[in-house]
Amino acid sequence: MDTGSEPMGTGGHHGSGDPVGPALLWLQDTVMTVTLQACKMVLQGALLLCALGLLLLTTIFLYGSFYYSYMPLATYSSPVHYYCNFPSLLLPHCLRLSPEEWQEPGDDIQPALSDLPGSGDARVASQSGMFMVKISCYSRQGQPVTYSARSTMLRYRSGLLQTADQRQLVEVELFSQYREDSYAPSIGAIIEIQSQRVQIYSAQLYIHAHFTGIRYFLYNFLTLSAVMGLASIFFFLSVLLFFSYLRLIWGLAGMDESEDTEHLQDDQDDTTAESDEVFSEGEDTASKRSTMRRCRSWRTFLMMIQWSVRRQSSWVQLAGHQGNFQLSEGGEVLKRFSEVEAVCLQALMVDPLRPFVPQYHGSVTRGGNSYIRLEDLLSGLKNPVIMDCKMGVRTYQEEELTKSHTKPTLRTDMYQKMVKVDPTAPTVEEHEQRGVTKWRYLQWRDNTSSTSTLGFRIEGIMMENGSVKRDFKKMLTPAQVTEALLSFTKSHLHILKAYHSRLQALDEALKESPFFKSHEMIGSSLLFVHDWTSKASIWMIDFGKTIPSPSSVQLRHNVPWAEGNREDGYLIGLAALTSFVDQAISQAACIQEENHGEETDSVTHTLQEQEHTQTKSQGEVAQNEGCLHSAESLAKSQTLRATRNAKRFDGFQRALDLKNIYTDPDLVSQNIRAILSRKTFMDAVVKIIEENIPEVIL
Ligand SMILES: O=P(O)(O)O[C@H]1[C@H](O)[C@@H](OP(=O)(O)O)[C@H](OP(=O)(O)O)[C@@H](OP(=O)(O)O)[C@H]1O
Ligand SMILES: Nc1ncnc2c1ncn2[C@@H]1O[C@H](COP(=O)(O)OP(=O)(O)O)[C@@H](O)[C@H]1O
Repeated sequence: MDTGSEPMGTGGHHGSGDPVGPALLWLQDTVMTVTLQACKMVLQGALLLCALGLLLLTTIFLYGSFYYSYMPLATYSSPVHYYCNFPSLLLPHCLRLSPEEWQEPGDDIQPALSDLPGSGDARVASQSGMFMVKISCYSRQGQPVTYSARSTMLRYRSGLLQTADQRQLVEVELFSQYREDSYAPSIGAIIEIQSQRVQIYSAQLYIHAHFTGIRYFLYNFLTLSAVMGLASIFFFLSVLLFFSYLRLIWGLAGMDESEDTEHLQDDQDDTTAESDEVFSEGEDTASKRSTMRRCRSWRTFLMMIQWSVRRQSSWVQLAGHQGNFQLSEGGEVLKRFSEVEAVCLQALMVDPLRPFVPQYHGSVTRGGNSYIRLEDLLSGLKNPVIMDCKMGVRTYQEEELTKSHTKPTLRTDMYQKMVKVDPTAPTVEEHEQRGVTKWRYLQWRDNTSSTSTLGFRIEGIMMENGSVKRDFKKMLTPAQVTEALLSFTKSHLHILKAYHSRLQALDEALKESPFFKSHEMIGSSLLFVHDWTSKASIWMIDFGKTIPSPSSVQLRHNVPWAEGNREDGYLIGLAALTSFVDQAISQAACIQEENHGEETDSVTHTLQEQEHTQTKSQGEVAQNEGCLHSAESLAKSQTLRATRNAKRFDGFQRALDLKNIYTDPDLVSQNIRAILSRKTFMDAVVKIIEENIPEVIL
């Protein structure tokens, strides 16, 4: 689509024709943008690091908990309490172990008994010979579960080693492999030393686990399994977090299976060709559908990521009914369907106004609601700056007025909105009813804003940092509008100029437009859009209350409205807006010129300046003079008002207090910014004081 927009920054030559000013402004912008970006990135980086750190800690905690709950002790030892079965000297030793300690289900264990037979001399050792050690495991009910008996013997020690320690440690493996029956687990065991000669000082029972499966892996490859375990938990949590994030930012709830199907149906036209190519003749419709759905899911997923990135960077609904919009794929927005608007958009697609209207792609149904598909005017812009201006001298249709007379419906919500802005606005009767008709509210809105007088009003502005300002409800005066335009464009001449020529082009297109001639444009807006790297453009949006005018009425759009004439005053608003942009251009040029002048003052000599002035072309000189005049007269009138402010003149001391004059609440409320550091303002102050308050000696 031909955007018809004006490229910004026309070679860096602006009002003054000197490239230094714009270059400095550009540099200032770039530095500011880069700083903002850097801050944003640092903040995002810090947040990301925090999230990653938290994720890592959670991962470690989860893995640790899993490891310590899933992995039993590899070796367990328990003291053996024994007693002598006199006179046979059989020494059965009893020990009690809880089933859990005894073993983990499913793993083999290997109980072994270590004895410390305290054979004080070699004679005992040589006489004891081979002896048996028997273990009998019993269940909770005292029933024998299993038993095992193993033979062992003490090593021989020479009688010559009289002074040496005669103790021996004997290790006996009682079970080479023991598998627990989970229905009758062993809870204890009796161990018998079947010998009359062995003397025992103490005994210890060791249970060694033989791990299998995951436990084997976890135990034998500790580092590898830890790395793998941590990585998989981390991945799983990240995916979970990612989907939660996606769901959070554009409510995936709406994108359920039914929507997918609807989407499939909506796009049937586009997909038929695709389907024909992808599927063979023989495949039945059901399988085609399911395969298409699968493909669509993946496409939807990729789209979701794309929208997420796009949405974060730009899209915003500045005005209008909240919840009316949804983002869609391929640089589109979906706006809640309105028959009136759809018909207008359809007609506008073949009208000379087409380059000023977002592309209309028909309608679509999502989650049971119908939407019109519109080109996303913010698509592709980086940190866009946007302004919504509602056009026309009235925002209500004549039918609304008729309705308020014939069958008035009171609106509490509108009464509340009214009271919020101005508690004195409703009449006594309206206060009593706690309601106003829609016409009354809309008319009040038009009268309290610049709509009735200037033919347009600013609804909202979003700056490049995402901050949104919507409190223009009481903006009435031309000075306020110009101030808003300057702040919206940050006094950038190239942007203001681009807007100016776009407005002029729109004016031309409106003159040619059959649609415009035959339609009453109520509540329609101009959306101003620019960013610092791309283009500045203006778009016509919102045709929800744009209706064909009766054939008997020939609309002119530039005359005031009177009941029955159907005039909307669209061109009044457009002309006013164009002239305010023009004024803003002049002021921005002056500011730029002054800034440039101040810089020059501080760096170069007056002679150099004169020389520089002489080399300027006639036209530039004339423009600068005009600029100085307008700035001077502006400064003069503003400071005159400021200095006449009695509270600043001290008659006794014969002095004028100009301290904090820039932030003086009286002046600020009148939209006067007396910047005394500016040469023109200071000159004006001196002149005004000389002329008007001669008693003040500076
Ligand atoms: O801007 P505020 O003061 O909030 O008032 C709004 C706007 O005038 C809306 O017009 P637009 O859509 O042109 O922005 C209008 O919608 P209509 O289009 O229905 O007239 C709303 O009426 P309700 O929707 O009835 O509340 C009204 O409450
Ligand atoms: N095509 C579009 N592209 C981008 N943003 C849009 C588009 N249409 C509308 N908007 C945004 O939505 C806001 C409200 O649009 P509008 O059509 O006036 O809605 P409503 O009919 O609810 O008043 C606009 O101020 C603008 O921020």
